[in-house]
Amino acid sequence: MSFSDLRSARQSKQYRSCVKAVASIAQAAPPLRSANDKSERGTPAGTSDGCEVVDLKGLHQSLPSYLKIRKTDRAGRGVYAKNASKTGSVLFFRKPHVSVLSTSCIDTHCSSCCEPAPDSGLRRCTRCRSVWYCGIKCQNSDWSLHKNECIALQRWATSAPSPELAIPSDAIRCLGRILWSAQKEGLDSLWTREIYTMQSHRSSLPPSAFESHTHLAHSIVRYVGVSSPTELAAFGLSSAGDLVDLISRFTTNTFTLTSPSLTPLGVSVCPTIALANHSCDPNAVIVFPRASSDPQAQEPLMHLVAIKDIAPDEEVLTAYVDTTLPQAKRQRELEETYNFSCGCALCSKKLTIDPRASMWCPEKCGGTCPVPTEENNFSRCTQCRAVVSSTNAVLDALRLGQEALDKASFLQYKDPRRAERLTANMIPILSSAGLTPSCHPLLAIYRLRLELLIASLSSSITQEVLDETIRTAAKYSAGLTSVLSPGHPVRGVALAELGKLLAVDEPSSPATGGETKFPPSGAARLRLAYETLVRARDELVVGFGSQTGGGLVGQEVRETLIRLEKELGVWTQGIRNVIVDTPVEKTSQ
Ligand SMILES: C[S@@+](CC[C@H](N)C(=O)[O-])C[C@H]1O[C@@H](n2cnc3c(N)ncnc32)[C@H](O)[C@@H]1O
Repeated sequence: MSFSDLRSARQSKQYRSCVKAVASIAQAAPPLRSANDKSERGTPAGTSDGCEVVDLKGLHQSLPSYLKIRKTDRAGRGVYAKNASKTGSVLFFRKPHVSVLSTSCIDTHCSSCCEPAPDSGLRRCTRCRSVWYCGIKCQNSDWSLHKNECIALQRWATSAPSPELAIPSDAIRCLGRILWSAQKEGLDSLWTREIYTMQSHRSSLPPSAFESHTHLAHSIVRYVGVSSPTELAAFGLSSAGDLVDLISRFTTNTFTLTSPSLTPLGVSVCPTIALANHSCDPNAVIVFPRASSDPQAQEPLMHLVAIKDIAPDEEVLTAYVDTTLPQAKRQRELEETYNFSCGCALCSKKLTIDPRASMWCPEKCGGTCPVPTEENNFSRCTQCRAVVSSTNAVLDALRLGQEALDKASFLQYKDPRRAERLTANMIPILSSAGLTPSCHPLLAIYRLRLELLIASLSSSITQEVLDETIRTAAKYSAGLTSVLSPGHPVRGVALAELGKLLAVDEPSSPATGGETKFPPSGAARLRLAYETLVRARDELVVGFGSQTGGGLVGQEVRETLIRLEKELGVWTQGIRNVIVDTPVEKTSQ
């Protein structure tokens, strides 16, 4: 397999948005209103098992009959299963109300279907010269919305202080599209009412968020060309406060739009799927598999997929934050962005050890210990009870690791070489401090290093760098296995990445390094690629849904497996031929 085959499955792109990406299966959701606030929500229609069944008043009509909405005091409305659902089943899919590309993807992807540029290239809107389409069909279907946006983009570019600021952020463009769509659909339409059922946190915004929301409100007013508060009425907003309310609904209910391999591409708003509440150990995920066989399918389609068996009456829960992070970091993000303190099974369980914050036993018995913290620096192996004596050194390594991660993430696209050096230097420091591959920040550094190495492989591919990339992918995948449940799409994509790297043609035949060498070479490498891709395929059909065959990545993995089967066959056949063709020499005894 050539390296370009690998690249096609993952477009590395910078993504910066006001909405936080959540290990790519992201939701940005919660309310600025208390969970008990009944305004702008369905009315409780009955009570069952401490949950109120919510009368949706005709809203969320697209919700399938096997799902229902209930409300609890703790978390407000949530999505519940009426029937049992099997692991890997697609619970629900729909086209989001609005999807918008991030500024860094705007000239590489179609602004209508959000697909990457076709081989023939993208065509640019000749008026605003800011958005691109994969063809005339997408351009025409987007025109009813883009016609307002086009004028707004031209106006924005004219007054931009520098060319880099000529296109407004994805948040501003997305909110613009919401306002124009509400006008187009009708201010009392189902579409608009669903937008306004999304939870708002306006009444409890902390001062920092209030400031950023107000700033965003000013930008939106400028973008849509409103010159007085009364003009907001055309969008169904009676005051500037209503606009802040809408911004709050947006920031707490917006999903990250991702590629089929989970690369963040922009933002999506889907009020029905936004009704799902959060768990750090979710039983469902939100993905964009892009594997519909229906040519009429209107991508991007958002899918809610069960990654565990779900029993009747069980709540369908997704993760709003990166669940590879340790509890304290998850809690901070949930409180800051979503306004609640998580009491999910993973957060309330008294774990003897969390693999996200673990180190190997100092006596190397094979057991693990919790990493020391500033609050509690006593740690011992959960298996042999050996005490960690190097706590200060571990604490220093953790601090340095976090600093290096922050700096390298910042430099990833500005100065990738420096970022690459930073990660290369940091990994041995964290490993020799004893951190396990699943421990934060080591796992995140493996991820970042892998992205940097894959990007560098596209310019020149040497055996040394390819092997180093494979080793990093293997460590990353091993770390994920300890923290994410089987079938989690992030695990599936990481395994697919590792398998595809192993299947890349080796640039040279390296000197053999003994039986234990990793990665192996030749046929052993191809066999390992095959086994890894079989595991990837099995995980992908869960994480992206069995109905979609594991999404586009699952389909690509299956195609690679077929090619590998042939290559391995040729290899085995070749060896057989060599054995048959080689005359056996008689050796004298
Ligand atoms: C996207 S909304 C989910 C739907 C929301 N419950 C509603 O009624 O519209 C996210 C908000 O739901 C609440 N929420 C979600 N998961 C929660 C949880 N595990 N515990 C407490 N509140 C939660 C929080 O208020 C959060 O800001």
